[in-house]
Amino acid sequence: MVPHPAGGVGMTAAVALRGVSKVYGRRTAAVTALDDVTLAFVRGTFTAVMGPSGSGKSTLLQCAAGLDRPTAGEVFLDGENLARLSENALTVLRRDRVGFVFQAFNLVPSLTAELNVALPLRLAGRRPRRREVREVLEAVGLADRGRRRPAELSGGQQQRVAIARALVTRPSVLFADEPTGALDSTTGREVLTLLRGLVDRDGQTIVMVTHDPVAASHADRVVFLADGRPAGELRDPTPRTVAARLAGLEPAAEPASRPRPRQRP
Ligand SMILES: Nc1ncnc2c1ncn2[C@@H]1O[C@H](COP(=O)(O)OP(=O)(O)OP(=O)(O)O)[C@@H](O)[C@H]1O
Repeated sequence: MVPHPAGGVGMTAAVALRGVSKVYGRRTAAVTALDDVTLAFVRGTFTAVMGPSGSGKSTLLQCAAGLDRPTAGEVFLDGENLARLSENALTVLRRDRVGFVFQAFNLVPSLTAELNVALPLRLAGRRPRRREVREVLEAVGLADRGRRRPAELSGGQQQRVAIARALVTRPSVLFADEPTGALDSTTGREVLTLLRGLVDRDGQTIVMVTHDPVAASHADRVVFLADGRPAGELRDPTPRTVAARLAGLEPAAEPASRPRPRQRP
């Protein structure tokens, strides 16, 4: 296990990044999406990642989840250095130890909720037990919707199915990239309450990218990024404290052009 960089007795990281950089493209076309990022996500906590557009949030998630390899630096998941894993081992780790939820629910339209949830187990070559699928659907409040297809569910319910599908392998970390981006504010809040409950009740570790200060306020901690680098963090965030901090990171808006004084005839 990797000690939390900030120290603290018994604080262990589910995921830790050490000196992680990610450069896309080459030479004159190179874009540095992450620049020497060292961060840890403590087990059993809910972290929101925020920052201006293009600050590297999604890239951070992709690298932390082993979906993409950093150009430099190391990522540890449950203390395991991902750089040391072969492509096959990394595929297995992604399948078994990492859950991912996106803004688009990405459910298979022809399959029922139960079958969508069972999919990661089938892909792992396992025969899913009905009970484990039911349990995870119950955990997201959809025990009675298992036989429905995605089109027969609301947007919030579809995102719950996607969350259940991400949880069915009992991953060490659930990564969520704008999970409420496609939902109205009431439904979004229900999904965030669900995520909060997974942390509080089951000790799930969650790392969520969001643009929304209200969504971020459900987390224990908000990590800010600017230009691919960590730009401070907030603990016990509120929508107001998050919005204020975020405003300080956004590029200054163009000054509004002043109205010209009227020419008198
Ligand atoms: N596959 C890629 N190829 C080239 N450049 C990329 C690629 N993916 C991301 N980038 C660039 O890397 C930088 C960081 O992108 P990233 O998507 O991580 O930012 P973000 O903070 O998630 O942005 P947003 O809030 O707009 O979704 C941006 O400048 C982006 O254009």
